[in-house]
Amino acid sequence: MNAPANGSDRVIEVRGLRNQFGAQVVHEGLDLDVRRGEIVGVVGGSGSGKSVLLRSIIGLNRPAAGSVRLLGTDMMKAGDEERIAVERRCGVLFQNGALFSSLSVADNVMVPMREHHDLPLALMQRFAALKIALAGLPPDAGAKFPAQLSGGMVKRAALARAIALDPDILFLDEPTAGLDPIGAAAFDQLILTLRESLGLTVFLITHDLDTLYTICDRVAVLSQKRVLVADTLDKVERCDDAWVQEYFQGPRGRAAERAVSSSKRIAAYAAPTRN
Ligand SMILES: Nc1ncnc2c1ncn2[C@@H]1O[C@H](COP(=O)(O)OP(=O)(O)OP(=O)(O)O)[C@@H](O)[C@H]1O
Repeated sequence: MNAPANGSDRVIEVRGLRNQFGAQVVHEGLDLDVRRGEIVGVVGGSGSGKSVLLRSIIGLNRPAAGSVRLLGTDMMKAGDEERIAVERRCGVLFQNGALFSSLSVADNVMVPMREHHDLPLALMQRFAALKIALAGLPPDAGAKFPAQLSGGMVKRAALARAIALDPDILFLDEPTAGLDPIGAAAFDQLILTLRESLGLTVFLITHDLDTLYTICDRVAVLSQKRVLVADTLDKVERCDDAWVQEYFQGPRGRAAERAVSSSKRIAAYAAPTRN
């Protein structure tokens, strides 16, 4: 059961979603709300339908039934113009980055600008440089090609492209997969910083327990073809479901929780006291 959300602050509303491929039903009666400004982590076993859910929300997969409202627009009923206007307000970072290998990082970042706006090249180059800096890459990264980048830099370049049009909602599919723990922690912090500085709402699919404990306001668990629970971590952890218990109470879940609560204690201890 989802925690209730105030109607006006919902930026993603999924109702009664059904997805089916041949005889395989992936989602059945799936509901999910995401509120403006929050970071929602979507978890679930492999093949539970996390990526299909993301693709259904952003319009890359047409569901068999149900509705998706994005930023107040019913995406199944909207005309092309309205749908494209909403899509322009969404940035997506796909699992492997999905950069165009024949384009430099700066040109990759300019792809959405060329697609949706008619801007002079020099202005697009300035915007691209700004997004590349916001994604935490050095200025010389703009001239490089994807094959010349490390895994962490590819993620950051893809993030720079995802925020190219100043989106309201950022969709991330396993952003820290394949990164070393230090790179993953830095990427988590980058997402938090971008949420604060750009006022983003973040929908993120992850298997990374550290990411869940460090940056997510709420966690949605996909199981049995629907969202089993979508709530704060302390409530999700108490959900009486075998998969949830194994995931959060297993050795990796407990280690992630311990690591985050001890770093929060250290931060609180180190924080200057206010008079
Ligand atoms: N286009 C498609 N055609 C047929 N089956 C598909 C298609 N897309 C996804 N599926 C199937 O839907 C199910 C859910 O896939 P999905 O990629 O959403 O899982 P996931 O939860 O993201 O998994 P993982 O954590 O392993 O990435 C899988 O069984 C997958 O094979």
